[in-house]
Amino acid sequence: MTQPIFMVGARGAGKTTVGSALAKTLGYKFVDTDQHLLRTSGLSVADIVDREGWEGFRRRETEALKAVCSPLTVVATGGGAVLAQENRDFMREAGTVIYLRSPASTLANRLEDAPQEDQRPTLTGRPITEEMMQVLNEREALYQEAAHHVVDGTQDPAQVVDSVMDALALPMAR
Ligand SMILES: Nc1ncnc2c1ncn2[C@@H]1O[C@H](COP(=O)(O)OP(=O)(O)O)[C@@H](O)[C@H]1O
Ligand SMILES: O=C(O)C1=C[C@@H](OP(=O)(O)O)[C@@H](O)[C@H](O)C1
Ligand SMILES: [Mg+2]
Repeated sequence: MTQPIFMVGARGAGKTTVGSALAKTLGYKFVDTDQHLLRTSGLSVADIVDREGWEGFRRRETEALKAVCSPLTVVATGGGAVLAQENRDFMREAGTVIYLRSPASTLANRLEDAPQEDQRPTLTGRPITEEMMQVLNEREALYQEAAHHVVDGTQDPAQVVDSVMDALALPMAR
């Protein structure tokens, strides 16, 4: 299998952390769409949202997703990449999509420990636990729709990598 592997899930799900470790395990390249945007434009997510609003960021994110897609690559997407039907269809057709799933409380704890404000300007203006509950309510069905495999993301990163490797060995779940 040489097709790219796309990591999807909410903020704090571990897409960047687990995706990078997974790439090492597989001997694949690793790319992150937000890091690609920073590298190619010099702008962080917060910079782009300040200048162009979320609409501008989402447009750039769709372009980034296509630009980084190549064989033998693990792609960490941003948490909102699944919002566009175009992105969900693109990922499902171009490769294998893994949803790293964790409850809102786990996500909120991780984000409180490492807020990375340049990377994660507020989505709702609400406190972080409420924000993550709202985000999962709005997006859970989209993560599920995009994913070929849903993987429990609550364990430590090395264990999550093992679970993804197990899932990749299975026939496409959906
Ligand atoms: N499986 C995990 N267990 C514990 N902490 C994790 C795990 N995955 C990620 N983290 C931590 O959570 C924070 C967000 O991880 P990150 O990989 O940036 O998530 P995402 O890219 O999905 O937003 C980081 O501080 C990271 O170290
Ligand atoms: O959930 C979201 O809408 C977003 C998640 C972020 O990526 P991570 O999921 O890697 O934090 C980043 O793309 C941007 O702040 C929007
Ligand atoms: Mg990330």
